[in-house]
Amino acid sequence: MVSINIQCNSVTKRFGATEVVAPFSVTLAAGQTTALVGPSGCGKSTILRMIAGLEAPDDGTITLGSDPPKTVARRGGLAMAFQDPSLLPWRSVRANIALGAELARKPVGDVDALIDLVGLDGFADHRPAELSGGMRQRAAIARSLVSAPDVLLLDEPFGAVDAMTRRRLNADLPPLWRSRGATVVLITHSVQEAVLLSDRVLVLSPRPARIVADIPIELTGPRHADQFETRDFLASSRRVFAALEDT
Ligand SMILES: Nc1ncnc2c1ncn2[C@@H]1O[C@H](COP(=O)(O)OP(=O)(O)OP(=O)(O)O)[C@@H](O)[C@H]1O
Repeated sequence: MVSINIQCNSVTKRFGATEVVAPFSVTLAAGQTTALVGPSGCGKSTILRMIAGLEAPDDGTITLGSDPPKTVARRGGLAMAFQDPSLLPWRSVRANIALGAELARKPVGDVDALIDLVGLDGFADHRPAELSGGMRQRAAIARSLVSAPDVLLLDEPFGAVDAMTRRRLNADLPPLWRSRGATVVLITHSVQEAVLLSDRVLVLSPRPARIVADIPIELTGPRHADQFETRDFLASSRRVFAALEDT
């Protein structure tokens, strides 16, 4: 796999009379994890959907490496896990996860290892309707990882996951996507999670979204909940909170 960067050049988006994204320009470095935080409704998901090629900007361009998002998606280089996981109801958990690789036309690797990683062991043959919301979300996370994408887009992927599982996924998943060199964009409403998981946090203004703070996160030691009390972690969190309060 190759590490590719994400470039947004003066991207704008409006829905009818509502301006959702103001001219938005940023380059997200290859192999880095960037968190987008900002007030509800400010346009975070819209930005992510444009990076995914699911929504076209009104103006400006988005490139992943040197290609438009749709090209990268077509060659299987891009995967997403969204708030509302769309699993196929007639397929088992295992088959839904494998679909991530099938759609990307990549070899279906060790699906069972991913099922274990997201804590769904014992549920591989269940259908989505037999799972809780948090379990469906975890299946969607596994599906997004199975194709080993170059670009991984996560929109509140842990929102419905219980606190202990979320803590474990927060510890176990980033080493996996980092080791693969994936460029990750993560939306989260948790400042703690943004700081813990990311190399960089972008704080966005209320709609229309523009960047009000660009905060590099430099933590020493493993990214684990043990970090929550460290001085570096608290200093970074305070910077993010302060920027949010100013929006
Ligand atoms: N397809 C659409 N048609 C019309 N309006 C839309 C559409 N998608 C988003 N919007 C509007 O754009 C604005 C930004 O929505 P978006 O989902 O990007 O915000 P967000 O920052 O991700 O919000 P949240 O944090 O609450 O998930 C909202 O006012 C929303 O109503």
